[in-house]
Amino acid sequence: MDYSTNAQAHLTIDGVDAVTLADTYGTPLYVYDVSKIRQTMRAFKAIFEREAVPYVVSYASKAFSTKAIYQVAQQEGIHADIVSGGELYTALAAGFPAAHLSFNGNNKSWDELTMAVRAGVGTIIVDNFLELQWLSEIAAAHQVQQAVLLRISPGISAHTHEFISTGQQDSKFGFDLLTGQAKRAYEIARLDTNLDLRGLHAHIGSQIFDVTGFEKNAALLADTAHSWGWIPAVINVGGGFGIRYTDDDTPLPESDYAAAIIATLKAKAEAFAWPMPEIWIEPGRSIVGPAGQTLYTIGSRKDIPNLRQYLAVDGGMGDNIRPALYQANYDAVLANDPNAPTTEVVRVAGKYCESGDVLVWEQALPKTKPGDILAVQATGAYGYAMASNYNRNPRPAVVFVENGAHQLVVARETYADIVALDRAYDLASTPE
Ligand SMILES: Cc1ncc(COP(=O)(O)O)c(C=O)c1O
Ligand SMILES: N[C@@H](CCCC[NH3+])C(=O)O
Repeated sequence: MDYSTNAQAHLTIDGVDAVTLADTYGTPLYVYDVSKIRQTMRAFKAIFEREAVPYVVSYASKAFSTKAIYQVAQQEGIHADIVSGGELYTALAAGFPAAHLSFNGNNKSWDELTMAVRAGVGTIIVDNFLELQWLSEIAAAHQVQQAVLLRISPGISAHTHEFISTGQQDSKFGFDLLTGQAKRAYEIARLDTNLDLRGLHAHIGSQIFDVTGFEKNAALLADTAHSWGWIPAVINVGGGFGIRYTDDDTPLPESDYAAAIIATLKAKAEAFAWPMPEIWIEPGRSIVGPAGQTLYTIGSRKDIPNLRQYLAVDGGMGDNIRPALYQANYDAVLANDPNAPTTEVVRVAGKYCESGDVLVWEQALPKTKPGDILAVQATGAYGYAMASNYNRNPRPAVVFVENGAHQLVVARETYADIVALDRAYDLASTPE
């Protein structure tokens, strides 16, 4: 792979020197190439426009939820999906239009549903019978008719890590189709005047490369509605489009996944003599993953002759839990000279007190020295979003880069931030 560099041979990100970014903002540092994010958002929209079908591209913001990304999504005219009160709060704080939000989740609380109804969240994707009842009561109390989709558990096993596969029957998400729960939910929702039942939703999993699962899912949702004698206004097939982390990953262009879904639903609409339903997709990873990278400063190393070389950096599982959680793999480059010939293979480890605290299992690199900057690629999805304060390490800052300019969009946490919510244990007030 050939990386963009400048006259100093430093890695550049959308025209900005990565080493300068590390010097300016410190490390670890998440850096996003905003031009790339916009390109992907536009590519998803373009395929629906070309096929002239009604659609909604809804960014699954769990992949990376910050005010700045909701602003970019809004500028690009796409919707956003949220899965918690916290994501809703962030989107609203960014000025994102509530009507363009959808709300997923298998255990939304009464308070979260109330917050969503009050804010005017466009669509709530109802996951279970308790939610169906609560939402009806909340909508009635607020005198609104809430637009909803029903999330179906489609019984489709996608080809991906079992922890990120969600479509199989044995899943906590959605109304089970095979045992008739989905149909019962449909019958309840369609008769409930507090709810405006608009369609069906199913999501089969994440980091999927092959179009057949998406085709099957789209077909199954259409067949299901048809078997109930219902013409849905919306078919939402979720997200899950795979991205390239390393050479082992061979994703299709995002337009191929969308094209396959569109073709499937066009054929179903024709066969059932339906008006074309609005097709919704919820890409998360594919929008922000490839556009993000994490910069680290290289520190100590440990060479175990005839076994392994460990190269440690100043971050780790607190800013990227994915290798520890899913055995996920990444590519890393030396930001000081990304195209230099490689001379050794190392395991890039973090600074956390866990043996499993690895960022890259096996990485070919040129000779490095302490203080050099390492750029781990494609960390834009589920990196910052899943970051923690484990070992009381502050979470890194996030910088957006676009056309040669850079801007801080999330400040680095400080030690004071970490202790800010702690309260001293007042022994004097402890009962005997
Ligand atoms: C309901 C739903 N929609 C969308 C997504 C986004 O998936 P991805 O980030 O793989 O595109 C997820 C996460 O897997 C999800 O659970
Ligand atoms: N967080 C996971 C994917 C789960 C997607 C959310 N339903 C990952 O990093 O791959």
